[in-house]
Amino acid sequence: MLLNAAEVAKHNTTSSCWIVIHGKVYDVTPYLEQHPGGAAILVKQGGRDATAEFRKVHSPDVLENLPKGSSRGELDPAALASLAVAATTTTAPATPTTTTTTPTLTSALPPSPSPPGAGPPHIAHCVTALDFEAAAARGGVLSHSALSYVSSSANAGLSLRGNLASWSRVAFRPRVLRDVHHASPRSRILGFDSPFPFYASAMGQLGRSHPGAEVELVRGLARRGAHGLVSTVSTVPTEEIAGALRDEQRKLAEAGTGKKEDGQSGDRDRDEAFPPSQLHFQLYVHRDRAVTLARIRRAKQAGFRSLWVTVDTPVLGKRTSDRHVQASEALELGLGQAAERAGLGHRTHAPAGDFQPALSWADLAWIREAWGEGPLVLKGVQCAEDARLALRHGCQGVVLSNHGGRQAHSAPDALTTLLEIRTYCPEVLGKLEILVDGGLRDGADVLKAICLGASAVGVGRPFFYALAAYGSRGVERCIDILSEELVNGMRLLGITSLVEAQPEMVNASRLLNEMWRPEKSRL
Ligand code: HEM
Ligand SMILES: Cc1cc2nc3c(=O)[nH]c(=O)nc-3n(C[C@H](O)[C@H](O)[C@H](O)COP(=O)(O)O)c2cc1C
Repeated sequence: MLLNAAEVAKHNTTSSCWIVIHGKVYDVTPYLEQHPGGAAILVKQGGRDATAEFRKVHSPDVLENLPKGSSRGELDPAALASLAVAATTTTAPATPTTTTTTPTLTSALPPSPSPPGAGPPHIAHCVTALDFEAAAARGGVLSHSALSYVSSSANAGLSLRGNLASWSRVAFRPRVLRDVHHASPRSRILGFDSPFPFYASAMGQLGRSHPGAEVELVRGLARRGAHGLVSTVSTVPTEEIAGALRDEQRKLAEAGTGKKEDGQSGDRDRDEAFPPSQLHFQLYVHRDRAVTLARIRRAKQAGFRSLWVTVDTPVLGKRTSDRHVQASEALELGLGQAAERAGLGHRTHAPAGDFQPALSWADLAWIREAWGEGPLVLKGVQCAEDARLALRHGCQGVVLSNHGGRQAHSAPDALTTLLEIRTYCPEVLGKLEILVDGGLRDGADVLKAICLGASAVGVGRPFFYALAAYGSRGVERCIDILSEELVNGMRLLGITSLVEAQPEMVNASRLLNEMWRPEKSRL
């Protein structure tokens, strides 16, 4: 059925809410209370074309969550312009929030001479990974709700603070008088060459960072040969993300690149061709097994190298600042009850099904079977016992991670978990690839994890901010900053290859002192 603009525009309240997405009209009234992003954000789009806002957050697949019979027909194409929605507000709500920004570490980005809304400062001002956060927070680059989404941490923020602080609690023990003229951070991640032992970790909804979303991120990664972990809840369909990598790699091959554009530091290694980027797929296990199997099949067909099952998310953590935003949005629309429910994590109880609270070790068998050949990794392991179980269940790797401090309250940071593994189940080292993530903001710190037995470190938020402020150029610059710090750190530590990074090159006593110890030997 073809609907006209006047008909659609009438449905803009909680009792009748229609929205237009990609030219199709949906009646979302029965879905309002179930929407994990809150009712208010949908009511705001009521009677309008919500395509642009929808695309920032969701891939088209998400529409399958709507109850059957939600479609009301198609919008007369001539009516589209009249239903266009004003861009998301960038102003902060009156409610105080805990949105901004990274605690304990700060950027030294100079104060912006430009007024708010004038865009980020020149990219040259970004000289540490932290600077991207300051750049994206400035000049109206990100909406208030997007800033809240990326900086959000669980509960009172202790896990995120712990992550950020943990890196400073391990010190180096540098060796001197060694020839460190040529240092190479070349490494391998799950059997694939990588120019350096860090990768872009999974982040959902990158459309909230940049209109090009995951495609733009992947272009930046490809130009530096960096690995990336692609989220189940990406904005762009899985196949398009894999296609973007292939396109960019083709362009690089045609241009005869695969090299860094500049050899700023004069390092031989920076001028050499780098290995191609590889993409890995992060899996959220949906309650409906058929949905999960379809996700795995698509990732496999699209050529993703390995499957990383996120296991720290049986339910969504308490994302405090997101709740503030949702409550404010609902209040703006006079939806008092929805606002109160948002504060209590209404969406956590939504039957969206994206997280499977009953996921167990036994499920790894069918996940492995569906994935077939190729590494299977558990993302979100937080103690030595579970690392040992991962090995027993045939996994090739684990990511020691607390989801960037967004899930459990007072969760252990990855370095402490790594020390736990070294202490209580060292037999897994060498059999299980150990990756770590959370709070890494300095490339030199990557070395601490490598010395302690990790093979690579995942980096999250800095890439979201870099993408928001500068698109794929920001991604490249963020990689360059981290790798320059890493190579510099290697030389100052007295090593020229990562094989030389050994436990005795770091002092981790402070973390070891506080590491968990069994009351009786149970491990
Ligand atoms: C009408 C069809 C829609 C459906 C079926 C839908 C479904 C969902 C689902 C399943 C989630 C959970 C996380 C995920 O899977 O990504 C979610 C979260 C969310 N949605 Fe929607 N959504 C719809 C429309 C929209 C629109 C139009 C907007 C924006 C204007 C929006 C904004 C959000 C936000 C902000 C979140 C929360 C993300 C987070 O903080 O984790 N959604 N939605
Ligand atoms: C905005 C954002 C979205 C994220 N989305 C996902 C996701 O979809 N799947 C997942 O397994 N982890 C997700 N994570 C966790 C990251 O993969 C990673 O574990 C974490 O961000 C590392 O911490 P860092 O941001 O301090 O570097 C997300 C993190 C952020 C900040």
